[in-house]
Amino acid sequence: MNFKSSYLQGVYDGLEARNAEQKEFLQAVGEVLESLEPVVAANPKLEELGVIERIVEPERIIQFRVSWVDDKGKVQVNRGYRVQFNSAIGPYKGGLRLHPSVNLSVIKFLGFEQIFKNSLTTLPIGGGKGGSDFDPKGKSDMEIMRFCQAFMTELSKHIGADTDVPAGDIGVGGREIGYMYGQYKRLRNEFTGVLTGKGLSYGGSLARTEATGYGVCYFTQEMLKSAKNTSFEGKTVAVSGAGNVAIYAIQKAYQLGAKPVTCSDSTGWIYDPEGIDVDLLKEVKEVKRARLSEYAAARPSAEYHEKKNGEHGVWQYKVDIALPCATQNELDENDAKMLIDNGVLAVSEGANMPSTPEAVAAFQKAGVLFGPAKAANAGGVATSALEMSQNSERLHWSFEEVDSKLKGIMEGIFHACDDAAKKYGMEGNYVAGANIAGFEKVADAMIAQGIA
Ligand SMILES: NC(=O)C1=CN([C@@H]2O[C@H](COP(=O)(O)OP(=O)(O)OC[C@H]3O[C@@H](n4cnc5c(N)ncnc54)[C@H](OP(=O)(O)O)[C@@H]3O)[C@@H](O)[C@H]2O)C=CC1
Ligand SMILES: N=C(CCC(=O)O)C(=O)O
Repeated sequence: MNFKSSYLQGVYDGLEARNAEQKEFLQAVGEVLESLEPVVAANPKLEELGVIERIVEPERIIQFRVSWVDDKGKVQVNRGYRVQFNSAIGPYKGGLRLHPSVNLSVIKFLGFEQIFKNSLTTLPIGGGKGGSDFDPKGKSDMEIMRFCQAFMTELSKHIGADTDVPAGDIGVGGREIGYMYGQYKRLRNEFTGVLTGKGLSYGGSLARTEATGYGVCYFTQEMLKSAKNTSFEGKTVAVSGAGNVAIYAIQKAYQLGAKPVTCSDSTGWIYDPEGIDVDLLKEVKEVKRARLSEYAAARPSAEYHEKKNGEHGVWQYKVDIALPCATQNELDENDAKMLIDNGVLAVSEGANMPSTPEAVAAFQKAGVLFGPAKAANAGGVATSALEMSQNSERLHWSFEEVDSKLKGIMEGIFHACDDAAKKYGMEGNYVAGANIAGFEKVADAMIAQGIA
């Protein structure tokens, strides 16, 4: 990475030297620091008070062994993490990811992104993330439970409703949150809002399940309206992923008058020219926890394709809007060029860091509306914060009340990004706008709280 500012160059080079193997983390930091060039130039205090070198270093990293016994009686060992990145504006807040690809670099990139995402929501939540290299695929409910209990036995020593509030992410849904909550309560003998994404019978919030996917669409709708005076109505949409974010992005896209025609999992993808049958997708993915091939078997209009390296997958089709909702770096420069050549109008990131830097540059160069993850997918954590509010006041809001707040937050996030980009002469660059708008509140708090 090359910066105009010698200060930023020094900070980044030092970080790279200390974390050379953490490619995902360095990718996330590089994008943010690139956006902050004009902010650092205009605010010498940031260098004087070492704000940048402090914000790129986690306040705390917890790594721990997770031992559990599988259904065959065999002892299994996994690695657990919680990165408590930044608490300047609130308790650490961020998901838990269970996936074999989890390592410190992935958790640090997710935690770093979470700082600015959470700031953009305007709610009092800091940035954190955790998880484990445990693979939930093919595990029985009882194995999932035993892993979650073992994982929370350690994690419970480090979290709390006013300290650190985990939630779901890849591989962590309502089932896993429930098992973790039960273990936490057993160990700490307290009933609090220490986790979000809880079940409705024990403090969960209506609309949290839908929130991330709905929020991506609310953000995109506001971006389309403000920048192009258009909307989802009548548009064709490509979605990647087939999990929590993807399913509810598809559902909301339909509600806004669009036709989603693709989804994907780690085995393959679906192209359904008649539009994805979202109820069937929920049955296959949420109930049966099966592969997408089962969707195609039950849907004559659908094509199922095994995932092969180098293929464009869901990005090869002529669509107006693309919503990557699977995982990091899933959409590369070649995929971006395919979408651009097919006339894509807008891309919004439901997943965390799903587009490679080269793909982002290609979209921006081609004038495609681009909604970055930390802004577009903030609906999940925003609604988690609304769950925390409900827990604090021991009340339960209606779906409509939560959904209305969510829509307002997402529209507000778009305008914060738009305004910040314009303020620094980068109109239409919502990547820069999101990074700047998210950073400024956290930096103000860090300066006010002294060198800590
Ligand atoms: N849940 C939330 O509240 C939020 C999630 N996000 C982000 O959204 C994305 C999806 O998360 P979520 O929907 O919650 O997770 P889920 O576990 O519910 O779904 C993940 C989906 O992505 C697919 N996937 C995961 N890893 C890969 C991979 N390496 N290659 C191809 N496909 C993959 C999964 O397929 P398979 O089942 O085959 O593994 C599955 O279809 C992640 O980037 C997450 O960080 C962002 C904001 C909030
Ligand atoms: N996985 C999430 C949701 C985190 C949360 O709800 O605390 C994310 O924002 O990436």
